[in-house]
Amino acid sequence: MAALLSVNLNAIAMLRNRRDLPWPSVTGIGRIALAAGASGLTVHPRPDQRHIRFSDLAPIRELIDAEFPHAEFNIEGYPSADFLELVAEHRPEQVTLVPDDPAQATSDHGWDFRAHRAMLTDVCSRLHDEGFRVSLFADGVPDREALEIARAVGADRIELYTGPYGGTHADEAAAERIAGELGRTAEIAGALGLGVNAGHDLTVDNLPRLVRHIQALAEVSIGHGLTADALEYGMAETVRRFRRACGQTVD
Ligand SMILES: CC(=O)[C@@H](O)[C@H](O)COP(=O)(O)O
Ligand SMILES: NCC(=O)COP(=O)(O)O
Repeated sequence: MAALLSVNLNAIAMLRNRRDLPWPSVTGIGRIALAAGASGLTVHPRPDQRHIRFSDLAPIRELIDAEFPHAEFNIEGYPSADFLELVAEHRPEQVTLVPDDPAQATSDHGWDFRAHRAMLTDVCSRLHDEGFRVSLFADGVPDREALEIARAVGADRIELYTGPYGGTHADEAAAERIAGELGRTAEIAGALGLGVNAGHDLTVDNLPRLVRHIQALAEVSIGHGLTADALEYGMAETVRRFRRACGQTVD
């Protein structure tokens, strides 16, 4: 099975923000990614707007609606009141809830579903009322009980946090072990009716193993490694390389 690829634009926005100038253009690069066959665009607007700015969201929504109506907009973040307002305004196809602290450099863990059950139930219900698919960034390798709670709070999907997997790039045995654990978790999640996404520190090299272990991987969202490759190969060619690594057939 092939996974869909959503291109995370945070790293492009971070490069743009080095100067008070509009390039590289977040929507311009997003357009190249979608034209090369990415299935969607992901943004993770952090409260300090150090990467994606809140003002980036409307043009990305417009780009998708006007030129790529089958693509998906995925907005990630901590469900603060401000975040939920942004989501309501820019109407993504998918909202991925992440337990980030504003001081974090990047996401380094997912939800403990047991500890945040009440809050997640409330937020998932609100997001469903507004018509959004909800994915919950999952901590570690969740066990069956944690996955049952994720389902019970109303998640449509979970996103497996692949930071520890990405960190094994020099260690084949560790990579195989973690991919196997994630694969078994994904199977349980699927049996409970949860879709499975994955993300963080994925690369063109580590994706094929993950795709092999997670039969029903719906989508991967990738920013850092993909942007690094785009400097070398260009965005369009990079998207094609990552799509192949996702198991997609690419002309
Ligand atoms: C939720 C997640 O996994 C992150 O990878 C995130 O979207 C990346 O965010 P930054 O690019 O801001 O580090
Ligand atoms: N959800 C993960 C994501 O969007 C991108 O993470 P990374 O590839 O920038 O580590």
